[in-house]
Amino acid sequence: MAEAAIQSGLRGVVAGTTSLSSVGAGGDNLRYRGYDVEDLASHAIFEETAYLLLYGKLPTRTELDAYLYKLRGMRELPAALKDVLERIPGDTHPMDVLRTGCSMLGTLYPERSFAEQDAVADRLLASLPSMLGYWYRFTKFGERIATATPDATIAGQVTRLLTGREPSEEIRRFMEASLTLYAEHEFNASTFTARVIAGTLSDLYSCVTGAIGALRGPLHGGANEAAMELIEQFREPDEAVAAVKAKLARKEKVMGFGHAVYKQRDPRNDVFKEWSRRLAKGAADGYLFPVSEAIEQLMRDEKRLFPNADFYCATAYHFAGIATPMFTPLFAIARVSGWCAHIKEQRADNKLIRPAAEYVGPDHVNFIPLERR
Ligand SMILES: CC(=O)SCCNC(=O)CCNC(=O)[C@H](O)C(C)(C)COP(=O)(O)OP(=O)(O)OC[C@H]1O[C@@H](n2cnc3c(N)ncnc32)[C@H](O)[C@@H]1OP(=O)(O)O
Ligand SMILES: O=C([O-])CC(=O)C(=O)O
Repeated sequence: MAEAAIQSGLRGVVAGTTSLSSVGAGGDNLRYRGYDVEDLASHAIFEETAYLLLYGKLPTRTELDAYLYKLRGMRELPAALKDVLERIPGDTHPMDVLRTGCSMLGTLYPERSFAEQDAVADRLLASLPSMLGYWYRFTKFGERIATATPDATIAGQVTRLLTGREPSEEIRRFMEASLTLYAEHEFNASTFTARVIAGTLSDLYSCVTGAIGALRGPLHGGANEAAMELIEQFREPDEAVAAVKAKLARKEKVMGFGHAVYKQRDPRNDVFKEWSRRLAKGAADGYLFPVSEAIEQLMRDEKRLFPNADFYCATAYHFAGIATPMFTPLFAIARVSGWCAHIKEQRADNKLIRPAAEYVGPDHVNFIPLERR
């Protein structure tokens, strides 16, 4: 049925309004509250973008300084949360660590009323990088680290926690850009999950815990890790082309390509690609950049598909010294700003989200008693 096919996956269905971002307006651009994402990624730090999303305007110098100070003050984790993190096995995927950590934090600092929503959002913004870093360094190196690092921003802090050293200015700048690019994207799957949970008037931690679960999948945020796992198999562009051709022949998806909304290009990808090209220059395995370009060209030629934000982000994070399983958690650390802004927006004009389903099961059947089945 033509109509049902159009609505498959709710593609193109307008499910509500938002003033947080516009995706694909004017063809292929992305704006946060009207600001081009490229401008924010070039000129702003991540906390400026988070403030814009959560509080409705770009902060002044004084407001930004106060916000940075406030977030820095929440970087240490409560002892009970560190205890839980230490019990999570070392081979757990770090997205599961964030999901558990977020849920645990909600038991220690519960949101008792919606009047506390800004405080909870800020606490989550400040705590997720610390949870990831604390668990990583404890399980991998047996260290019980102080998560309140001297870094001024989340980008600096999380990079230091994940790489074990102070980031260079170039890498810190890249991390600011990456978090900014990942911060918000309208009614994507994880944000919609958060809004569905918010629509029941549940607490903010439940909304974000659900959103982390939705982001984890390879068709959404998990695609950046899957893209890296593909790219790093090759040293030569020709090898990559042959292997990806074979993948397409088997009708397999190539993660990091295609998009549910953009039809020509994902504007975030251009920024990630330039960072990947730049950071490849100082990397021992910089050959992965031409490998990525060969895959990009092949996907255009064979499938008319373009890279989305997750494709060049993968090699850019890799060249920045970040381990692959940390890619999607970094996406979550950024997107928590957008999720919380959407939760606030949903609550401000709430209606329970409850679509209808067309029943396609058997018609009425008579009950058969257990002994006669
Ligand atoms: C930040 C983000 O979350 S961006 C998205 C990250 N996800 C990925 O990169 C996963 C790979 N990409 C995909 O699965 C899809 O492109 C999606 C889910 C992102 C978008 O989905 P849609 O635009 O609705 O496309 P859909 O999945 O229905 O595919 C349409 C056709 O293109 C093909 N296609 C779409 N993406 C890809 C891909 N990455 N590799 C190979 N083929 C693809 C499909 O197989 C399908 O072909 P068919 O019509 O012959 O069956
Ligand atoms: O909008 C989407 O469907 C996925 C996406 O790019 C994002 O969440 O950043």
